[in-house]
Amino acid sequence: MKLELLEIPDIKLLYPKKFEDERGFFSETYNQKMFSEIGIDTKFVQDNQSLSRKVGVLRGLHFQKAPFAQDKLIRVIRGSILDVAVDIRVGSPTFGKNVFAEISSDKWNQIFVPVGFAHGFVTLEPDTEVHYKVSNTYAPETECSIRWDDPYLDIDWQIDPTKVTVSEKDSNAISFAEYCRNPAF
Ligand SMILES: Cc1cn([C@H]2C[C@H](O)[C@@H](COP(=O)(O)OP(=O)(O)O[C@H]3O[C@@H](C)C(=O)[C@@H](O)[C@H]3O)O2)c(=O)[nH]c1=O
Repeated sequence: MKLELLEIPDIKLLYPKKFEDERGFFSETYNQKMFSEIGIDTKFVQDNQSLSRKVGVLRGLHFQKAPFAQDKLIRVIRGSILDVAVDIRVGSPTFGKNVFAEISSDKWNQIFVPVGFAHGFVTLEPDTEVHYKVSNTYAPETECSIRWDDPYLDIDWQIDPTKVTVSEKDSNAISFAEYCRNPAF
């Protein structure tokens, strides 16, 4: 498995090996020992999958607060996304900064986003299916969404902002300034 660190090195890009033959391919998409060797000792307890039908479906920026904060390991089964992680750890030298990466079924890559980051993605292809592992179970009372188009965060989603589709929850998300008044990390 190849490892690539992004500008914020806590965010890791992983490329699991893919063995292709005339039948198709085989790949270990998660292997606890291999992940541990590259410093990811997370115990994952839940797997999630979502389908987004259109290009420009934007989900985020999400996180759960303690005691249900989550590490996430995200991959794409079909299609492609631009995946974004925002550092929301007060006191971190990269507080408020974001990193992004294209994750796709063609690239066969994964992104690891630990506790302390708000996470989101936008679909780059129709019928994109995202699969991710999380280290804590869903706890809606601890869920929080920060605005994807927050002017302070100034995220380059690489898509026409008038063409995105967001959930009602995400269109009512809090601003980053509001998060800063009552931070979770
Ligand atoms: C996240 C989640 C949602 N749900 C339910 C609640 C709701 O009725 C329905 C859809 O939920 P949402 O609108 O929150 O789904 P979505 O907007 O896809 O939320 C996801 O976005 C990405 C960016 C993340 O990082 C994830 O952790 C998660 O927050 O699914 C669960 O049952 N378990 C879960 O773990």
